[in-house]
Formats: sequence, structure tokens, C-alpha cells
Amino acid sequence: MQWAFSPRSKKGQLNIKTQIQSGRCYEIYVCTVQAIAKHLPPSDIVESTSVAGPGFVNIILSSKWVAQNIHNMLLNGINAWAPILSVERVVVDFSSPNIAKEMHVGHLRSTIIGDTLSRMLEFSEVKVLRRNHVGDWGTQFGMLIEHLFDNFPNLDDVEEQAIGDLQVFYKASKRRFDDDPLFMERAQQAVVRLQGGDARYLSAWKKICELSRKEFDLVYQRLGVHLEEKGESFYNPYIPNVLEELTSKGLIEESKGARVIFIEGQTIPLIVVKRDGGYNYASTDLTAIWYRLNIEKAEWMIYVTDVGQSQHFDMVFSAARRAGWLPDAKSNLYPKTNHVGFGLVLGSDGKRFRTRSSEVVRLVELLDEAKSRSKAELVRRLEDNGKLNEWTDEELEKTAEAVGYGAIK
Ligand SMILES: NC(=[NH2+])NCCC[C@H](N)C(=O)O
Repeated sequence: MQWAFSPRSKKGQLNIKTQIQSGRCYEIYVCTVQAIAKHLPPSDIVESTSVAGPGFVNIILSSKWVAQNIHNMLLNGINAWAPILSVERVVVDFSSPNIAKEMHVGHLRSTIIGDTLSRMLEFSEVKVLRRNHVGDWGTQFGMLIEHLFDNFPNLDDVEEQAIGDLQVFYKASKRRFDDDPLFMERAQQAVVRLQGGDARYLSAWKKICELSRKEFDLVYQRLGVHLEEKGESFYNPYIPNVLEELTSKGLIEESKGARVIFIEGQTIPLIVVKRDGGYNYASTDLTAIWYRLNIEKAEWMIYVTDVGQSQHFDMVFSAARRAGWLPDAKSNLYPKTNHVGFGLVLGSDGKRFRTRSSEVVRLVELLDEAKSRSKAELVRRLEDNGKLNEWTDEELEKTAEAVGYGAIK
């Protein structure tokens, strides 16, 4: 027998659908359903029951019972009605855009899903570490910093307005990197200096991160989402020790000049040290798992990104299991990791959501558009029924925001 809330129901209706599907048993079918309806014991929960066609018993839940329970839930909190989770600390790794690049609709989806999961866990009285694992490290900073130095010999002059659109800035430096071999060389040396801790390079890097962060915060503020940043760079100092542990456990092998971990069932290995000796996305993620388990004492780590990253997470989680950090996946024991993958955000043409100039859509603009469209519609409706003058500007703004941003969410 299946129980389901009827999608068409307006009134807390519960359907029981019997499993007898074959036409031959039609009579048994109807009789069974009638018998169920007739013999349901009287209960405060149920207002009325009826048989609806073959196979369905509709049960109308009592409004009084529903109201009492919601009342109880609001007054006494989750403990009054929900099962208690057996975990105390959970990391939800979400949003996580990349510095100097634009935050795109994929990050928006991650932000909303991650925030929702966090809120549900927090409601269940779990301590949630809301992690923004921003992409704030990597070779792209070499070209960005050199381009910054060329345009602003004095770093103190760098302000938001001066750099303008960070994405444009990123593209300009990328163009120089691709077209000018001398610039490319300078950019590569800049990476070495940055990684070596050169103060001037570090402060340029910080400046770029700061500007990006301000831009990201605009989006978080509008959505009312709170996150705590621990970007990729945060884990750098811990990487060597973690890799040493994995080497001593026999996980890391040499392959074509790189250091890799072979994972059962995967055709390609997980590269943890590149051929040039540099660390990458995987070495950072493995180290982040180590940190989250050992320093932050998290029992559950949930990662929210598009499904394109499923293989990466499968491999990183498998490596952590091989290292003995996590129990067997099938055991369902804690500590555990989960990747919550979502699909690509598509436009109305069924292709990846982009603007006409084939750029990714800027989130701030998307949110603005949602708000202005909902405001226009709201004003139109209020004008239609002659009530526009009853609304203050502030009320209009607030409602347009709630409806517009809500629609995107
Ligand atoms: N721990 C992680 N790898 N989190 C997700 C990071 C997402 C990545 N910065 C991206 O934009 O695709």
C-alpha cells in the first residue's frame, strides 16, 4: 500500500493507493479499498474518509489536529515532534564562487540549495558550519597581479571603481597572458613569488580577493544568506602534512611525473601533485576533509555543486575512505560525506543560461531584473484595482524584493 499527499489536494488530503494493479482483480480492489475506508478506527487526526474511484481512499486530515500540531511545533520547537539527528556538527560547503570571476547562476543554485539544507539542519538543532570554499588560489593570480601592477603602480589607488568590473579585468589579463609571451613569463614568476610569500604579491592578491568578496556579498545580502569563508588558500599550509600521511599509508604513487591516487573503479587517477610540483583542486579538497574531520570535528560534510563535479567528489571521498578517515560507504555510519549535485541551469532555448553576448549572466543583474519585473507587475495590479495609493514606496520595494527573489529561489 502506498500513502501519499495528493498533489491536487487543497485540504490536507492523504491518499492510500492499493498495490493491486491488475484489471482481473478489479472487484477485490474496490472491496479492499472500501473495507479500508470503513474500518479505519476513529481518530482525532482524521476529519473524513471517502473512496475515490478504484484504488484510492481519500483521507481528509482534521484542520483542528493540524493547527494544534503546528501550534505545538512553534511553541515547543523541533524537539516536540521531529526525530533528533544523531550528529552535532555538519559542514555544508556551498556557494563557493571563484575570486575575480563572476559568480554565475550555478553558484546561485548552490547558494540557495546549500542555505536550505543548512536551515533544515539548524532547525534540527545541529551546529552547521556554513562554508564558502571560494576559489582564491591558483595560477590565474599570477596574471591578475601583474596586470594589476601595470595598471596601478601604487596599490593604494586600487578601489572598486578603479578596477571596475572584475570580470572585464580578468579577461583583459587573460588576453595578455595568451597573446604576450613576455607577460606570460612574468605571470608565471608572479605565481612563484606569491606562493613564496612575497609581501607585495600577497597584498595585491588580498586586494583582488577583497574586491571580489564585496561583489559576492551584494548577492548574499540580497538573498539573506549567511556564509563563513574558508577559501582554498586557507588549506595550503596543511597540504604537505596531509599528503605525507597519505604517502605513508601507501595511497600516493608516481605517475607520468605527477603524484596520484588510484581509485578502484575509476579509469583515471586522482592527481594530487601536478607535474610542476604544484597542488590542485583535489589536494585542497582532501586537505579540507582532513581539516573538517580533525580540527573542526565535523561528522557530516555536504557539498553542493553542479553534477559536473560528481566524479571529482567520488574520487576525493574514495581516497578519504582508503586513508581510513571515513567508514565504508555502505555502512551508513558517521563521519560521512555527500555530494548534492544539481543540473546545469538552462535558458529558455534549452542551452546553458547565458546573455546574448554569450557571457554568463551576472547574478546581481538577474536579481535586479527579478525585482523590477515583480514590481512592475505589482504596480500594474494595484493600479487595476485602484489601490496603488494605499501602498508606501517602502512596502512596494519590500514586496517586489520578496516576490522577485522568492521566484528565483
Ligand atoms: N570543496 C569544494 N570543492 N567546493 C566547491 C567549490 C566550487 C568551485 N569553486 C566552483 O566554482 O566550481
